[in-house]
Amino acid sequence: MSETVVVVVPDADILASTVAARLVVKIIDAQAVHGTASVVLTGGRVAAKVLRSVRELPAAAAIDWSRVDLWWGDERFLPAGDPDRNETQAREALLDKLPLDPARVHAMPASDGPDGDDATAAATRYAAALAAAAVPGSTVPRFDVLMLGVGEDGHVASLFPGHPVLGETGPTAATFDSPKPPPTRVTLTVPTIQGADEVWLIAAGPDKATPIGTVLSGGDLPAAHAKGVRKTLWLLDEAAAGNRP
Ligand SMILES: O=C1O[C@H](COP(=O)(O)O)[C@@H](O)[C@H](O)[C@H]1O
Repeated sequence: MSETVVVVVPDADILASTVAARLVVKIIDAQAVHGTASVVLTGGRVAAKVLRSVRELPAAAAIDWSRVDLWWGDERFLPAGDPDRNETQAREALLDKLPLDPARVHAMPASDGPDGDDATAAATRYAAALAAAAVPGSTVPRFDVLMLGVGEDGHVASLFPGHPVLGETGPTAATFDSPKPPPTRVTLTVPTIQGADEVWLIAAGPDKATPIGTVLSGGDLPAAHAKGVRKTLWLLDEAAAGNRP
């Protein structure tokens, strides 16, 4: 039985530090159970703050970083190292400071990567990487926690309201004509997100209050489809939670 929990904290800084603390404990617990931990990272402003906060937590020393698999929920389809890539932001915020196993850092392809500027081929390549790590009976790996930011329009990953990518049923998809720049992206799909053990929706600031209020009142925005198998956790600051029922 899946549960939904809404946690509200005073502001964005406290949100980042509490999400970081949860993430560290989640990884430690997953490694205790499975030997490894599998985390899906998100992009956006609050995500970078969370990753920077992980660096400051003494408890992070209890993680064996060489046994953490990192995946991404979506990527802005730009050249490698572009500052707007979610991967670049995560590397600068945290990953470059950790003793990770490079083979376990599963960044989405860049637009100057093996598929060039073919975003559909890049999405297919990422689906193949997911399949290579898949648990039996699935096309994707076990995800202990899948983190998502929430856009002002209620988007999660690169799944935008009213966009055809929302209906994709494969594990990944290319998003074209994104209403938020850049226009071309690669994303996990709704069914893949819904396969994660826990989904955490993380948002801070008053610009997020309207979409979050809509979803928590039963409205149909992309964020409403982001649900974990065991748990869906909304992690909000007071400003983002301002319109919740
Ligand atoms: O473009 C994106 O935006 C969302 C939300 O970003 P934020 O800065 O408003 O928190 C993010 O979750 C997504 O991964 C990213 O590609």
